[in-house]
Amino acid sequence: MSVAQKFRTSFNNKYANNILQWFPGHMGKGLKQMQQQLKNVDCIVEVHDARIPMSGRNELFRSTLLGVRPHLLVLNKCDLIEKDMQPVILKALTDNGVTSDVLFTDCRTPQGSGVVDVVPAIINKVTDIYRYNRESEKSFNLLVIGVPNVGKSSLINVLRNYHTKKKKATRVGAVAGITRSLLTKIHVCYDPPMYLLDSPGILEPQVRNIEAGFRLALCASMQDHLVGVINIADYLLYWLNKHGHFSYVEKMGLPGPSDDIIELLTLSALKLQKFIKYKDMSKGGLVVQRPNIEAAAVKMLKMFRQGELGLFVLDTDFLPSAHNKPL
Ligand SMILES: Nc1nc2c(ncn2[C@@H]2O[C@H](COP(=O)(O)OP(=O)(O)OP(=O)(O)O)[C@@H](O)[C@H]2O)c(=O)[nH]1
Repeated sequence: MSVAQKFRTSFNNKYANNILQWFPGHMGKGLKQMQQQLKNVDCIVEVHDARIPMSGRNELFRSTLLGVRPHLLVLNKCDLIEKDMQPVILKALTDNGVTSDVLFTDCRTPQGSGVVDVVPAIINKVTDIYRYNRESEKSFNLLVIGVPNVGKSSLINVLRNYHTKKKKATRVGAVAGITRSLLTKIHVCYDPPMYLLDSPGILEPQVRNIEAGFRLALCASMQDHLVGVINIADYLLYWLNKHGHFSYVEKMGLPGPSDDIIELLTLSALKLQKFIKYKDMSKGGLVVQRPNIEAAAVKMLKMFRQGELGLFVLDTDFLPSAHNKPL
């Protein structure tokens, strides 16, 4: 396929400024609860989405929670990125002075990749440290933090299942914001005794840049209706075109690449035979139909989120230039 076509080189969207201020009340309350729990915590396990190793990581955590206790960064959903990107991400995080304590996990399956390494990595971090007021305690408490929908509850459930053979302890959902408050301790390992505290996903009150905000939305860390499925699909289209990934053309049943989201979704809706009926008052209330572009946008986002459009790290700007391939 020819890629000589001209595509946008920057992303502008009229809703861009609305996207960045989602901070429901339960998030502020959750952060306070976490700070109060810190004295009982031996290690902080920060879960984030491997597709966005930098975007959306909550700076508030750094100033309020991290630094006080040992910290492990778990980049979950690694099944949605190419395996050979893991060392590249790790090097970029290390070189940028973010952290070198990183594990990649896939929590979709009961014994998904990387899950078995989590407890040994934590033991390694907590056994030789001074535990402040917890020196006499035999058990370890771990606080799991992260932005919404990155798989915190899923990680707790697979760890618990793997190390204690007990079933699900905490709710999992495809929509951001399932966990609402700090839950009671969940036993995830017998030897040594280890407990995890689940926490609500917490976004920064103001995401620092538009692209980071849209990447969070694309990875479903914000609820779709707050940003709008067409706006999120528009960002996805911009990103795919910019990086020369055109699998969407065939998957969406299009004649060729496009940089116009409305045109793309209209063609796709026609192909899918998805229509919305409505009364047209300019035609005396006649019932007419139009292509259901929202349904086409939902389909496009679903394909991306399931890895059907390809396995991508969205934070290309953070990776070394060899992995950042704009046209
Ligand atoms: N592909 C993939 N999906 C995952 C993985 N882990 C979790 N998920 C899915 O991601 C969605 C969110 O998972 P949760 O465990 O509820 O995420 P959370 O961070 O606890 O979410 P909040 O409670 O909203 O903060 C669910 O649809 C999970 O099935 C993974 O490793 N790979």
